[in-house]
Amino acid sequence: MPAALALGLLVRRTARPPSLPGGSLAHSRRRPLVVGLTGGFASGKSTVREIFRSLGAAVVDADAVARELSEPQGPVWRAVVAAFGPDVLAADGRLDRARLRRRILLDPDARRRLDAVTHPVILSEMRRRLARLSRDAPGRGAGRAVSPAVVVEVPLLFEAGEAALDLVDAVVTVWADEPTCIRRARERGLSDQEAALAIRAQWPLERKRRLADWVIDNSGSLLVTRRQVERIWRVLGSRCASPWWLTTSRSRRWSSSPAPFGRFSSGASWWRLARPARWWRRRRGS
Ligand SMILES: CC(C)(COP(=O)(O)OP(=O)(O)OC[C@H]1O[C@@H](n2cnc3c(N)ncnc32)[C@H](O)[C@@H]1O)[C@@H](O)C(=O)NCCC(=O)NCCS
Ligand SMILES: Nc1ncnc2c1ncn2[C@@H]1O[C@H](COP(=O)(O)OP(=O)(O)OP(=O)(O)O)[C@@H](O)[C@H]1O
Repeated sequence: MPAALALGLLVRRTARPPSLPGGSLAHSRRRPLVVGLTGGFASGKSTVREIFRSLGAAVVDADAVARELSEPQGPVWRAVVAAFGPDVLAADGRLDRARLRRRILLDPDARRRLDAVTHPVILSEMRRRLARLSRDAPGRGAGRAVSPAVVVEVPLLFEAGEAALDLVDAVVTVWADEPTCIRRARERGLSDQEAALAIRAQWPLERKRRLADWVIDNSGSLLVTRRQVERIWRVLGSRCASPWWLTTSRSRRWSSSPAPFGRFSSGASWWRLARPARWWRRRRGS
C-alpha cells in the first residue's frame, strides 16, 4: 500500500469527527446515520416511514412528537395557548386541532407564529430522542456494525431551516404529483380546497425534490414505492459497514449535485450522502 494512502487511512481512522451542530449527537463516533424523511402534504411520508420501519429502521416521527407535546399542559400546548389564547382550545381543554389547522392554512401570519413557537420545542425533543437512539444503538462498542440508520420523518424539514437540517445527515424527499396528493387527501376526508391550501402552506414539493439526496416517487403503486425504499435501505446498510463511515462525519464528506428525479443520486457512492455544513446553509438559502 503506498505510504500516502496508508497515512490517509490512519488519519481517517483516528481523527475525531468534528462535533455535529446537533451537539448531543456528537458523542458517538459510531452513531447511526440520521436520514431526514420529508415531502409534500399527503405525498406519502408516513407510508414510506412505515416501509423503512418494516425493513428494520429505527424511526422518529416529528408529527407524533408534536402531538405528544400538545397534550394539555405539555410544552407545545402551553406555547400555542400563550401565542393564540384560549380560542384554540376545545371544551375539554385539548387543542382544537381542526380549528387551528384551518386558521394557519388561511392566515400565513398565524402559521409563521405557530411555527415560531412550536418548532424549537419539537426540534429540541427530537434532538433528545435521536441522542438516546444513538446511545442505545445495537452493537455499539462491540466492534460490530450499528443499525444502519434512524429515519426521522419531519414534514417541514426544509421549512424549519438549519435547526432541523442540522439533525440529519441526508434527506429523502417523498414525491407524488399534486392531483394524486389531493386525491389521497380527499380519501382521508379532506376537501379538495383544504388539501390545496395545505399544499400551498409548505415549500413547493418541486423545491424539496431538487434539494434531496434521494427522491422516492410515490405516485405509483405501493409495491413500486417499496422497491425504491429497499434500494435506499441497502445502500444505507452497505454504507454503515464501511470503516469510512465509522470515522467520518458529515462535515468531512464532499458534496455532489442534487438528486436527479426519481432515482438514486448516490448509487454505489454512498459517501456522497452527506454534505458539509456550508452546503446545508446554501441549501437553506436557495
Ligand atoms: C396545525 C395542527 C394542529 C394540525 O393538526 P392535524 O391533526 O390536523 O394535522 P397533523 O398534525 O397530523 O399534520 C398533518 C400535516 O399537516 C402539515 N402541517 C402541519 N403543521 C403545519 C404547518 N405549521 N405548516 C404547514 N403544514 C403543516 C404537515 O404536512 C403534516 O404532516 C398540527 O399540525 C400542529 O400542531 N402543527 C404545528 C407543529 C408542527 O409544525 N408539526 C410539524 C412538525 S415538522
Ligand atoms: N403508493 C400509494 N398508493 C395508494 N395510496 C397511498 C400510497 N401512498 C400513500 N397512500 C395513501 O395516501 C394517504 C396519504 O399518505 P401518507 O399519510 O403516507 O402521507 P403523508 O405525506 O404522511 O401525509 P401528511 O402530509 O398528512 O402527513 C394515506 O391514506 C395513504 O394510505
